[in-house]
Amino acid sequence: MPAASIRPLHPVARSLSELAVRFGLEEPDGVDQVEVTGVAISSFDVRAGDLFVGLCGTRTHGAAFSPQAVAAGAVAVLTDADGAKLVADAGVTVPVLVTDSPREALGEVAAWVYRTDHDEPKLFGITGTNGKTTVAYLLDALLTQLGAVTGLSTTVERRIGDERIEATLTTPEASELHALIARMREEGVHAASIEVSAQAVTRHRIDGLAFDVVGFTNLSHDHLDDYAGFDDYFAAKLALFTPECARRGVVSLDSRWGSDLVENSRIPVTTVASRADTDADWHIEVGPQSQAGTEFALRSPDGRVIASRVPIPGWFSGANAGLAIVMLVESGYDLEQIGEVLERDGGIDAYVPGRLELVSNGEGPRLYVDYGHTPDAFEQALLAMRELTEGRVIMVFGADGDRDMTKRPEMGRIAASLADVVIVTDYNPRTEDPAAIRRVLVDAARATRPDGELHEIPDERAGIRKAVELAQPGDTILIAGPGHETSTEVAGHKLAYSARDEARVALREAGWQS
Ligand SMILES: CC(=O)N[C@H]1[C@@H](OP(=O)(O)OP(=O)(O)OC[C@H]2O[C@@H](n3ccc(=O)[nH]c3=O)[C@H](O)[C@@H]2O)O[C@H](CO)[C@@H](O)[C@@H]1O[C@H](C)C(=O)N[C@@H](C)C(=O)N[C@H](CCC(=O)O)C(=O)O
Ligand SMILES: Nc1ncnc2c1ncn2[C@@H]1O[C@H](COP(=O)(O)OP(=O)(O)OP(=O)(O)O)[C@@H](O)[C@H]1O
Repeated sequence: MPAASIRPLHPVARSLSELAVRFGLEEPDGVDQVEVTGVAISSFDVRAGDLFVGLCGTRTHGAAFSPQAVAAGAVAVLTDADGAKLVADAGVTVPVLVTDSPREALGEVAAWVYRTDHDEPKLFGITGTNGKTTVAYLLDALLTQLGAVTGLSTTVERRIGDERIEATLTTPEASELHALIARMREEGVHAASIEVSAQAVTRHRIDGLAFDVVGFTNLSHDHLDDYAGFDDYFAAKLALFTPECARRGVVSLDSRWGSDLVENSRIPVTTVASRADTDADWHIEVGPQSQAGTEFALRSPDGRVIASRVPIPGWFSGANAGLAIVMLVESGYDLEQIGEVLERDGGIDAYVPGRLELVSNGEGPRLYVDYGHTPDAFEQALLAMRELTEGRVIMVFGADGDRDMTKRPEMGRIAASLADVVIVTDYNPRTEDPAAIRRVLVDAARATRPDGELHEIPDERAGIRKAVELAQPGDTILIAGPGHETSTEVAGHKLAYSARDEARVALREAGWQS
């Protein structure tokens, strides 16, 4: 059963009749006395007083669950014509509003019901193939360092001040997102950082929100199961850079898609680049990295420089930090003030769970757990590991099931070309045959380096133990894929599994840490 979403504690009711008028919907009988206090798209998430929105999904029509929704307290249903028939057939008697596309109406309706069409909190949206979660956490940390009460919505978690809520999707459905923001307003949140997936834009999950500043990290191979090709995938990201969604944008020119975004953006954008030869408004010079983090210097268009540190290795961490700072400046924060708090605190005070997270703490090999699951993320993480490692880089990885298969050969190729030892294991196969996934990765790795050291170890716990057994002090183990995750899905069943916990146990068993 899906987890219930977070809701405002003190919703102010809206009249259903007014809702119908506002959205140009025909008013059914019985609409007059009805008031709604919330919006739900899942029968499992309904609270008393909700408008239940019956969406036509990929597996079922939500309207078929209106009896359960009404039993849970829904006072009205909004759905399409097919849904209305399902509701009538089920003998449900609450008022039913009908619209052509309930999904397209959902965001604006939720914004109106929850009254989130106001300026507070300030909203930051981050999109791109890699780095969204990281930039969201960096923004959150910087805002906190600047004294703001913050909200966060990422793949890892939703957060309101100090309260943490489990996340399922990267970007919540519109009804959940507006409820979350309404609750943030109640809690006095000044600014919220929201990770925006391409799917969220395509599926109208961010409708009804007005971002103050949106940021673009990069675009590379991922999600080509959801999109017909790179152009379609890019178009989904581009749609965030429109006046309907956001006021201003900050675009990284580090991937080739950045300049296309600038050219096609319909909102004013500022550019940032970490290569000196790129013509951008802001430049980030990424300095030395250590296992504790990366130094960077950010130069503004008028030549002012902030030099600081981000506690994650890799050149891209410097690039992510620069992007986050420029987003803050674009939203109205003062660059000098940001520089002062960074000086005061010795850098960005962030902990980003499972993003090149150093799990080892002893004298033995270093072990990082990462969420990278794209060819580009593999390449960037491995290059960072190489730079930090005197000995061998041992990489443990798999590819998750029921997601873009076309990226797998490239992941195998990159792992074999940049790691000294490759351990192919299972990672979240979902409903796919894990052996078939491993086969593609192993074949690509073998074709790239026929004489390279490669182990195929289906069980992920055994794969981690093998890496620990092979490693010596001076070596680095990179476990790529699971990041912060605490479960894996095998043959459609969710099982508890944390790579970070397994790695700690394996290091302890090997005597490398207490
Ligand atoms: C393809 C896709 O986006 N699917 C999403 C969609 O599922 P669906 O269309 O299959 O829904 P369905 O099961 O047919 O149900 C239809 C409706 O009936 C309702 N229902 C269903 C059963 C029931 O008992 N009661 C009930 O009310 C459902 O809540 C839904 O509103 O609506 C569901 C409810 O919100 C989502 O959980 C589901 O996301 C699935 C899990 C998913 O994996 N989505 C991925 C593609 C995704 O969105 N990923 C992005 C990117 C991540 C990244 O960057 O890597 C993300 O933002 O997470
Ligand atoms: N700017 C970047 N460029 C390339 N790779 C990056 C960048 N930032 C992070 N990465 C790599 O991508 C991995 C995932 O980072 P992060 O979770 O921040 O991305 P994401 O866009 O949120 O991913 P997802 O959409 O899958 O949640 C990191 O662990 C790191 O290996």
